[in-house]
Amino acid sequence: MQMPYMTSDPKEVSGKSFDYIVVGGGTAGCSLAATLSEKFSVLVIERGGSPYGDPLVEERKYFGYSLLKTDEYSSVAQSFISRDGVENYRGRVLGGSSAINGGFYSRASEEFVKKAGWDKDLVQDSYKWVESKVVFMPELSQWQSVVQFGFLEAGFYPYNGYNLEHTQGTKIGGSIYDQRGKRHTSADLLEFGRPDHITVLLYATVKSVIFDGNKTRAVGVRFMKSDGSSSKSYKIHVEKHRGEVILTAGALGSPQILLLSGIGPEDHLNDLNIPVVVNLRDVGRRMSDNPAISLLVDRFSQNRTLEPPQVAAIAEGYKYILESEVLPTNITTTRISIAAKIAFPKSRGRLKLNSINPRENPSVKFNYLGSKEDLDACLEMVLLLQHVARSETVTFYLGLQNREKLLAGDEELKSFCKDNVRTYYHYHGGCVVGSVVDEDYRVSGVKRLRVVDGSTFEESPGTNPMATVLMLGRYQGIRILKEREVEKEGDESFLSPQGSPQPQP
Ligand SMILES: Cc1cc2nc3c(=O)[nH]c(=O)nc-3n(C[C@H](O)[C@H](O)[C@H](O)COP(=O)(O)OP(=O)(O)OC[C@H]3O[C@@H](n4cnc5c(N)ncnc54)[C@H](O)[C@@H]3O)c2cc1C
Repeated sequence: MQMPYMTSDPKEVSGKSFDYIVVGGGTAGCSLAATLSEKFSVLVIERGGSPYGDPLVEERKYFGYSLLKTDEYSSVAQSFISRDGVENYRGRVLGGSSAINGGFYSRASEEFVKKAGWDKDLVQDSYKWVESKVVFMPELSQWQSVVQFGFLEAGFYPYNGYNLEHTQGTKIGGSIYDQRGKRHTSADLLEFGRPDHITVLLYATVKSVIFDGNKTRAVGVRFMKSDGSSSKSYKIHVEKHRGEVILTAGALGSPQILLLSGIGPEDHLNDLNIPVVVNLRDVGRRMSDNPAISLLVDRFSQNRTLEPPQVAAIAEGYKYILESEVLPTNITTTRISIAAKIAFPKSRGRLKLNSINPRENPSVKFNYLGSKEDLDACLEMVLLLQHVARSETVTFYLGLQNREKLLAGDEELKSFCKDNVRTYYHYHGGCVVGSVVDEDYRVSGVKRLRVVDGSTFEESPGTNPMATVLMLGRYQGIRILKEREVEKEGDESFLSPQGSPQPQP
């Protein structure tokens, strides 16, 4: 297997044109680029560097370290605090958030696939393609076995064993860490396309999309060096006849780039003096994140082996997902958390630009627990979490004799939820299908521009989203290849081999 050509020198790509420019070499971006490369030339532009050789990304023994120390413009994890006051992260490296996440892999339910209107068989094939390359059966650690029994004791039945499907009960999920503890990010998928058709430009931050003179068609992108060492702007174009720009910059990055390009609500663009290309009200709207509660179940900081989640409990009706991790609190200490998220929250928020600097985080508010349904769901979720934390298996293993008082009354639970709400990092939306992009993931009102990533989800797939985002890159890539086949056949049936028109039926 061969990795594609990678460079951080803009001069190496300037003046060239590509069939596809994929903006953001993240979870969806790499599987999409690998797929398109089977037939076409692809440039991936990624604001971060390579994940290869970085122990914080690659080694399970350092799981969570990349979130401990972040900086504004260069760390592989970029932190942000939503306007709700909740701390959150986004990947800034080839592989995107699959390079900093928990690596837990679980497919979406059949209902979710049906609701999305996707072709069931192609979804299955796309999941399998991803799984054959970067998904592994984890070897359960001692703690994960304990918490698995805790879930069962708390009533999360049936036991489904190792299972990639999203089914009610307790299961062991897939992992992008292999048995030797090495993480396989989405960047590994680039090897499985045609690496000789892919160029990866690293440390390049896209500022905006370039349009043709009539502002009806995307023709390329403007970017700058990510280190901010110069304000010089570079341009790169897509192939003239059929080339496309595809944004895969994630739930914060893709709406941000559309807004910076003049596609978004007119009033917001006017506030920042950005010339309006398409007045598209929903860009940055319908942002959502799954409210989560995390209980630290060991009494004191310890120095355990770090553990990403391997086991999940999925509540009746798919309402909540529970998982557990051993997290670093600093370089030498750990805590064990058992956490749960509301799978389908009702509250929605909004993303806006803070400035016209593409290196800066946009501002986002998710309105966690803003709706009554979400707050009520949180009360039930905390009760479930307490059952697990107080199960015989968990308390015995952790040597907890003096059980703490149960939180029970509605008021007590409500304030606990409000004070302790946090994230599972599964935020999504901002370029939702049916409002910003159509069913083919094309941006409304302009040609040759698509968005394919977590920003297109109105709802996260209930379970952990990475599997479905990886699948989506492959799925949409295959659909685009098929579209191009049909276009080509159309051209050929109209033109004879010499290029003269064929008689029409
Ligand atoms: C800490 C954490 C833990 C998580 N744990 C899990 C888990 O265990 N299981 C699970 O299923 N999900 C998990 N998730 C969620 C999951 O990882 C994300 O939902 C998913 O990876 C998002 O994929 P994406 O393609 O939409 O965006 P990303 O993977 O974030 O990709 C976006 C890419 O675009 C690049 N980019 C952004 N802006 C620009 C720009 N202007 N120019 C150039 N490049 C740009 C970024 O650097 C990034 O590489 C976790 C997420 C986080 C943050």
